Amino acid sequence: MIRIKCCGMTRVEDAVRAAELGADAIGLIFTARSRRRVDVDQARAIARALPPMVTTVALFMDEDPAFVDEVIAAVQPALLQFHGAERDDWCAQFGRPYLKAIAMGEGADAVPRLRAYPGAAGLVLDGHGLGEAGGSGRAFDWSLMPRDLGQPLILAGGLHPGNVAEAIRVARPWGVDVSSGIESAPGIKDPGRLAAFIAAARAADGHVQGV
Ligand SMILES: O=C(O)c1ccccc1NCC(=O)[C@H](O)[C@H](O)COP(=O)(O)O
Repeated sequence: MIRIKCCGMTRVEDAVRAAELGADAIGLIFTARSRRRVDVDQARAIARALPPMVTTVALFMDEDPAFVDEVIAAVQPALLQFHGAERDDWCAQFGRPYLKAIAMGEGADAVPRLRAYPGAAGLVLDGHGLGEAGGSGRAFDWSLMPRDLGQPLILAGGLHPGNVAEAIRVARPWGVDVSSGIESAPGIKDPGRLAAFIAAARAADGHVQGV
């Protein structure tokens, strides 16, 4: 079954709605490079409001380890996500499962970087360029999604209710990650787009699985 992560949550009500609609994971962004940044208090309020069995993901980009530790202590995220130039051993230092985002904006040239994170619980393949922030709304060539990497691959970048079905059909990802495609403004999730995205992803997954 496809896993759905809704990223860039800044409001308790949006995160709870996403969980009720069937999102598997909620992303909370801590980098100053994001227009969807939350502070520790906001993040803790969102994480505590979520029902059980919905994963809280804390997202960082080239951050000081002390700050990552501070967020872990306060928010208790089940998963970390690193979106910058962090290396695999650096990501592993926190003793928590982590996702590593890979910038796919350079197309096929980006593919070798997918093999540099054997310690990651999964990889987020995102549409932006190397060194750029996520949440760009940019898609990449979904046919570049490898099938034989041996790690869960999460498709991100430019997904929205109108293209997520085709993305799942072409890329066959383990999960999908969406941010701007379900928003009315940065960090503000639109209830209609959120519901439409989750319904479209679930329906497409059913077709791919043949159920
Ligand atoms: O979303 C951000 O503002 C952001 C900023 C800096 C680093 C990462 C960021 N988002 C990471 C995500 O997981 C997004 O969901 C992913 O980039 C997809 O975004 P979108 O293309 O808007 O769906």
